[in-house]
Amino acid sequence: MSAVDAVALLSGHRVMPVYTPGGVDEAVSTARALLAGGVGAIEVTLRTEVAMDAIAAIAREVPGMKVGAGTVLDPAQMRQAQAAGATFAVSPGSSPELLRAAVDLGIAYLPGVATGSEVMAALAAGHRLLKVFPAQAINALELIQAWRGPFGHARFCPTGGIDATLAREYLRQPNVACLGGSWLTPADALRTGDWARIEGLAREAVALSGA
Ligand SMILES: O=C(O)C(=O)C[C@H](O)[C@H](O)COP(=O)(O)O
Repeated sequence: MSAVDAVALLSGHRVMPVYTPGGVDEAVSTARALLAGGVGAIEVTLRTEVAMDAIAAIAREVPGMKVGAGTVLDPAQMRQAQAAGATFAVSPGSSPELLRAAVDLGIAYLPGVATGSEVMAALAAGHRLLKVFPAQAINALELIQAWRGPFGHARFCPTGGIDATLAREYLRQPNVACLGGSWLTPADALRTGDWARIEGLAREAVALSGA
């Protein structure tokens, strides 16, 4: 069995909002606003109690939005997220169990990497779209440039501390397939239900990725 190709699944989705859901209705409205702004893939973190329900609601009610689960820390969460409707899973790091579970379950997987050894472990397990986390803290821009030589086949999705300004720089790298960030779903906009603002942020992000 081989790994599902996350590069193909997320092709064309270059900026991925990392969203921590506060409620199911909020999640659906957020996903709709992002999609209206042209963003077609979202990583929902499993940091809140409602996260699995939020994933299920987006999968059910927002056709056209690819929904993935973030903060996946063990295979049970990966299985649960897939059952809820997630078509991809993302982790801040990785483990041999997770690298294997993704292949067994047939779910696209972005393991988190911060070192060459972690890149090698992920590639050996068949995963080639790798979340570089926490990007800004580990100078991921230079790291990703340096990894072009030895890991030519790998594609990266830097996440952590990236905003719209930094995004432009990262997206210029030929081995950066996508990047993640929470700046598209600001807490105050979620609190006040300012979906127009989220749609606007999505639109700006899409424009960035074409730049
Ligand atoms: O929850 C997870 O699984 C994570 O890995 C953390 C997120 O990717 C970062 O929290 C992104 O957030 P910003 O740095 O605000 O863009």
